[in-house]
Amino acid sequence: MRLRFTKMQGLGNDFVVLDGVRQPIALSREQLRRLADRHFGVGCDQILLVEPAPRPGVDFRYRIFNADGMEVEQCGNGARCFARFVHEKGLTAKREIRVETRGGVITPRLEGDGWVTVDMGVPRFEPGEIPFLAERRSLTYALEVNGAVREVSVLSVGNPHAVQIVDDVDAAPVEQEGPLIERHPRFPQRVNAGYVQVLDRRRVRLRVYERGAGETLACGTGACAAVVAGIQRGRLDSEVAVSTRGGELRIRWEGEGRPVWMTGPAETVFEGEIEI
Ligand SMILES: N[C@@H](CCC[C@H](N)C(=O)O)C(=O)O
Repeated sequence: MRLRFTKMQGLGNDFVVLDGVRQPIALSREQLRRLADRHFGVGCDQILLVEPAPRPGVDFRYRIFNADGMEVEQCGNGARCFARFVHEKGLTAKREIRVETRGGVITPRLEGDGWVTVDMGVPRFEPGEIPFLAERRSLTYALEVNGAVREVSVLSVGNPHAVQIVDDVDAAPVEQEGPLIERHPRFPQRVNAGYVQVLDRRRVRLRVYERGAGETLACGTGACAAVVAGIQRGRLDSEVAVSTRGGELRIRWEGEGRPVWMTGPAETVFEGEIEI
């Protein structure tokens, strides 16, 4: 089968984006993995499949597949690319778009400068909603990793995150412990492992070892989760600039029960076709 795709990126977190509105697309896990493979396919961290609205009240559905072929609930950098994609492809003229994901409805808005602001929904903290195995909700949890105990905030911003505050992200054991946290037995559906360094109350540095993709240059939901965790732990104000290896995101959160907002860039890199 010949497949047309658009390669996009948000802060270097890269995507193969597929138009499932004009033609139905169903790919096997094997085909998804091949598409994402950087040697044998196109190469990307996630594949985004844009589909027609499944019900009234939303404009589209967008599905997210990690590079390992697993379908997941949410993707922040992907949400900004999704918004640019549906505009560039002429699928909508709306600048504020309601889109259904597995992790809930989110609302990206195209800004005048080409950046995109996204209402990412309300963060959740109950262990069962993440899902995380714990007797009760807590501000932080002691997680045993490779014989050491790590203090983590655990929350869902549509998808699951375990966030540690570290002194220096460059020295954090992202490559060594990230995979162990991702598959830790207390996370039955695995987890994204974030490492955040607080520079001051309005600036942080962040690295994320993503579930199903490994460390990426940036993770949008990881940035939301890190800021929410930092605010809850009394270390951050409500508006924070998050610096990642791929660039900067702005995150805003006014507190429990309120949505988290993310603003950042999104870009088309090239169009292509592949036999899959
Ligand atoms: N890169 C994304 C997150 C993609 C999904 C994540 N790896 C998961 O498995 O939940 C982002 O920008 O949020």
